[in-house]
Amino acid sequence: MSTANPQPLWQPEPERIAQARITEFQSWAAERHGAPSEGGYPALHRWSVDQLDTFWKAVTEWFDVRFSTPYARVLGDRSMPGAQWFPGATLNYAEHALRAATDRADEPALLYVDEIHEPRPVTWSELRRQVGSLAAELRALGVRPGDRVSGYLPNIPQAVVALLATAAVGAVWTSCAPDFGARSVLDRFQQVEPVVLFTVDGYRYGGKEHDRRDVVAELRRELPTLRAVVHIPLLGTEAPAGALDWSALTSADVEPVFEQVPFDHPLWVLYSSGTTGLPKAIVQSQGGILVEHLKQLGLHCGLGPGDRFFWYTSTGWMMWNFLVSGLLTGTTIVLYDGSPGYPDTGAQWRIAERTGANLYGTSAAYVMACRKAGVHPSRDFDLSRVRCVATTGSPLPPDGFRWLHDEVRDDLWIASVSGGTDVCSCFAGAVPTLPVYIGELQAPGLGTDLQSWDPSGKPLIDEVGELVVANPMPSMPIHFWNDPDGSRYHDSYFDTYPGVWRHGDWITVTSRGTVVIHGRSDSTLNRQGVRMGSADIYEVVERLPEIKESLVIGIEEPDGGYWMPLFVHLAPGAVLDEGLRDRVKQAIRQQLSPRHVPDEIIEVPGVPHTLTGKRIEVPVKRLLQGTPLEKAVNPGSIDNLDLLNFYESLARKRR
Ligand SMILES: CC(=O)CC(=O)O
Repeated sequence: MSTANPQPLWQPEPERIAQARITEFQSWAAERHGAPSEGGYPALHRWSVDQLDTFWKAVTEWFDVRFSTPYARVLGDRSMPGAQWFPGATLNYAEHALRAATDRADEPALLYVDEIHEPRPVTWSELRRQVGSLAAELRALGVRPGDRVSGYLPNIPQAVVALLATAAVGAVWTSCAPDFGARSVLDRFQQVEPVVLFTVDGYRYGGKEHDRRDVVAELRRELPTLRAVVHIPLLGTEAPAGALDWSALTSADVEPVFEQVPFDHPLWVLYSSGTTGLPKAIVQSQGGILVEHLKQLGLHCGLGPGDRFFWYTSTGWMMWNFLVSGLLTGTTIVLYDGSPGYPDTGAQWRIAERTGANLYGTSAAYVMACRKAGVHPSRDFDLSRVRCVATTGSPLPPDGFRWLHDEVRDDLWIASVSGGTDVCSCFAGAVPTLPVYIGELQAPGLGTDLQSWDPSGKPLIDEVGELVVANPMPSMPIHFWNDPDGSRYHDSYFDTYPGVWRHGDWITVTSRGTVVIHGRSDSTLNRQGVRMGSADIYEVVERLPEIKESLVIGIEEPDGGYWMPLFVHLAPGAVLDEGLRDRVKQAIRQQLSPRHVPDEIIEVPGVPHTLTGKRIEVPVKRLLQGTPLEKAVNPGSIDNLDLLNFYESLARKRR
């Protein structure tokens, strides 16, 4: 938590400030667009929010966004939800991602690393050629703008090619990582009804091969809209009957044709699991992602041609999409397909060293795991090219800041960033020209009116409140899939403060302009950066005859850990012995993913609900975090108040 006048852990040198791309942007925007030339980042930020239209116009000019049809205005309607960005304009995201192929054809666009940790390059010209070939094949298969194309793929070059080819056609990309079980994938893909599925036969993780051909067969059976399945033989198997071969589709020497689509044309569907129902299928636009990611990656992360950008992620997390967007800035992106800690906990540092990463991003949980395991990054690896280590997934605890500072370099820029799938970006985080304070994000992002609000909508400074964004951002969802009246979209962000985005995180905006994130204000599970819906877990667990009902919560712990207990109310006669515990874990691991497996399974006398029958996850979470019973719940809204005594006494025992 912030104190009034702490010392910064890191302060950028004046030359570094002067040379930062964001400083160049500010001077240019001051000349051309009336941005403040003095006052550094805080003044630029204020201007970007007050003059939202001018700011975004400046971003498109600075990054030379190619509008094939000009826009009529920057912001048509600015109400939320439903803001209209750059009405009238047409463009293509993939065209921008492949622009560096013209000048830097033989330099690497991608560096692919597997668990052997030897980077293999894919040049800009090769990437562009493969995208051209695949886009032509997709068109030949009848894929049209707006059709959905899905990937069940690890973080490999083929996934990037497939995304860019899909966007080149104007189709809509969506992906799941291959450690997702069939049910999790179907809960996502069945909503969007893809016409093409790109899939591997399996993947390698932690030194082992994981054959996924049975899951792929199930996906093919359960996705009747598929017109084509493309097989990528990562484990070297033959394409199954009726599937197309990846190499045949990507072998032609064809210039890509980039469909020119409206600014708000859908680019991809990302998923975010809530507490009830299917995961939210969040649709973001080609233009919205293009400009938001140019801003984030080019200004906040300071990336550009000649840089190398590594973020440890999987295709099931929005950070993968964010990583791919590194290409927009002409940066080489590093794709690592493997376990974060194989063959040893230091694996990611070795990859950062071998790929010459300038910006290395990871989860706060990985940093804390390295600290615990006694990893010494700068003793064991040459990290002289890493200028920034960025973290997300959960707030980086103060000990994580100190550890990075002590164990990597004392002039290291540490950027703890926070945003979400919902905007596929950051609300607050990296600013290369500002100091870093322990436990704090440097500042809200440009063009982002980030505030902390009390329940009545009063802005708070130096006090915990709800994270709100009071102006529209271009990467906010254009809609949710299958939400024709927009009610699910509205209820997800706009039902607390009409017309203002409420994200569901507790934050403090400090009087120094920094931001502290305290965790989720709702009950979404967020384990090591992976958001999980409790509903998915209930569905699997409660299929077991021994389980009558269950409740799962996740608790952010002061040391940066995350405790995810699963409470089970057993059916009459059932006993929670080792056998049953194993069956529960096995079912979750197979049908969802290893990340969904709880830390503990605890028998409870019952699950409390609201009077409308909803399990009360947030109050139970609060009780376990130490909130007194009378403050954690509204007694009038609970079906069986006595049950809460059990959870309260468990909380006491844990303290
Ligand atoms: C940028 C982020 O906020 C990533 C995440 O935690 O989902």
